[in-house]
Amino acid sequence: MNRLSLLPFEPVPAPEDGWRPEERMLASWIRGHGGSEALAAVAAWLRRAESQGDSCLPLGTPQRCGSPGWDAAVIDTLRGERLVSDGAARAPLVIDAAGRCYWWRSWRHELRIAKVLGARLQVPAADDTRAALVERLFAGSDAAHDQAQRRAVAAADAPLLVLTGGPGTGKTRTALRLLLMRQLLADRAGRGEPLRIALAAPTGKAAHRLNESLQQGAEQIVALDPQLGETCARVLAQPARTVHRLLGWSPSMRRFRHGIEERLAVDLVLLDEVSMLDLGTLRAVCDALPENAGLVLLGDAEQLSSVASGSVLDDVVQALEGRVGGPVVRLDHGFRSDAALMPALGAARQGDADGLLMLCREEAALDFRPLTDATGLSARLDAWAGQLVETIAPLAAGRGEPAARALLAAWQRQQLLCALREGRFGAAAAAEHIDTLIREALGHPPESRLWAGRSVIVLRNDYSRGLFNGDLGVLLPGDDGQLRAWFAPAGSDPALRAFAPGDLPEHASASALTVHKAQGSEYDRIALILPPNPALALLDRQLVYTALSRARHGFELWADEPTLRAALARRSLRQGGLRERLMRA
Ligand SMILES: Nc1ncnc2c1ncn2[C@@H]1O[C@H](COP(=O)(O)OP(=O)(O)OP(=O)(O)O)[C@@H](O)[C@H]1O
Repeated sequence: MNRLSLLPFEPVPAPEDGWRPEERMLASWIRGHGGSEALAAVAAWLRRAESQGDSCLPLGTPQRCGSPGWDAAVIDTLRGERLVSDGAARAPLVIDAAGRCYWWRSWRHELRIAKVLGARLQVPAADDTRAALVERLFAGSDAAHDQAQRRAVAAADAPLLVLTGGPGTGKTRTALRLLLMRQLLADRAGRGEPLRIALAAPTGKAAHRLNESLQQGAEQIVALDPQLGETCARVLAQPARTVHRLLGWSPSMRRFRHGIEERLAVDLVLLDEVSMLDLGTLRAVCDALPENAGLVLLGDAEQLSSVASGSVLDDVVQALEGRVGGPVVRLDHGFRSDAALMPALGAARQGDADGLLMLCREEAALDFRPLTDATGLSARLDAWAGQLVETIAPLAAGRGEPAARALLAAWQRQQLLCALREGRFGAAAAAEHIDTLIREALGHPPESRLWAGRSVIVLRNDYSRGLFNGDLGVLLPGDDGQLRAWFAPAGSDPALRAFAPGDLPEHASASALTVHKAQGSEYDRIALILPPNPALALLDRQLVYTALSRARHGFELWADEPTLRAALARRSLRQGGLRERLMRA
């Protein structure tokens, strides 16, 4: 951006909290390049909308970011400006026929994704051999509830498949069978060589979990049908990676090595946890995907969308679910024996506050704990920390790997989640509160950050050490008495990984996490804090659903009833045109 041409910018009306520096800078740039004051205001609002996850700004009506909505005549005048196009020619801003304003890049992301996915909508015809293979792959399956899974596997060689479902509905189990089916179909067609399959997920932690689940699933299926051993080894030859790794992200050049010019050498890409993927990254996958390669998307479309812009899985599912012979398969039966939270997940998904509150009264696994102010929060945090001390204290005196393993497991038993990171009800303050109490109880000096028993979360990928954003670890001395940070095993080595605390990439306390940060992890029991403010737009049903979906056995809601009702009534839809473009595909 050319800083020399920045001009002062004071559009009216401004948001209540005033323009942020980056919004002001974009607006000034527009002014400096000959754009009108009105266009500068649109650019500033578009930046604000993007920071809330939208990929565009609909101009005709007021938006949740606070933008006012402009008259049709004003929008027409904006269309005529030199910095604006209708998308046919390159320009900094695009206003499409529906009056949505985009930055050129986001516009191209949507177009490209819609084109690549839209070209993959044919579904293969059923035949008897397929049916026999499906039967073989589903030996030992719970036949009363696996119809949707079978349907997905029968269509394994479709150019596009989208598997969506809540926790424990069998997405990974089905994905393994889908890979096997695809390989068996290729063998039947006389391919001879193994398929080149790339497995990836948005975060290192999610990739690690995918590997573990697929390996476990392979062991189970081979135990029943040993002849599948070789096929399993072939389809799982390459372990799952982060999407960035798969595409060859270069941090120094800030671009991917693979793209339209240098596509991936693969026959199939399977992406897990796609709800966490942002628009730009899915576009990068679409660019790098060879024309004849298949694409399988797995995830829970009801979960919170990526922290960056776009809600790609939700858009794809909403646009293509229900299309006859379409690529979306929804799995809705919870298979885990501890599926006690499934009805609550259903209530959260549908925004049914009465239903959820009733379940909280009736189900032992669910609890509603009224939370109306900071004093109430403090008391709750004291009690929560007290429970943690009981579990952690006996383990924090240990040393070496077995003790660290037990400590890691102990921290998985209960996890506090917060809607916000900052503020009195945010994760940072709650973690500080809890850590202070545990530290005191364990007899560590105040202010110490390096104490045995502490749980930490990694905030930045460190490829050289194999530590990734979201990885959870604990601090405990090794056999030599030196404090170490211990993390779950990676790859085929079953040992925990130990690092000197000073070698860790950026990290923070994990005693309380935001719901976003907890995505991809599961805990026995979860408590979710909703700040008592029904007007807070960030509190929505996807947030409550996502927090609930991270709990295996128990869930506590710390909230006041009006806030919970308001949150469940809100289904935040991110603004974008991908859904509509896919519906037309
Ligand atoms: N058809 C089936 N028959 C028997 N058990 C099944 C079936 N489908 C899934 N399961 C079992 O349910 C459990 C959850 O399956 P899986 O891990 O594949 O679900 P998931 O949707 O990937 O879960 P998450 O999103 O939590 O990772 C596993 O123990 C799996 O073996």
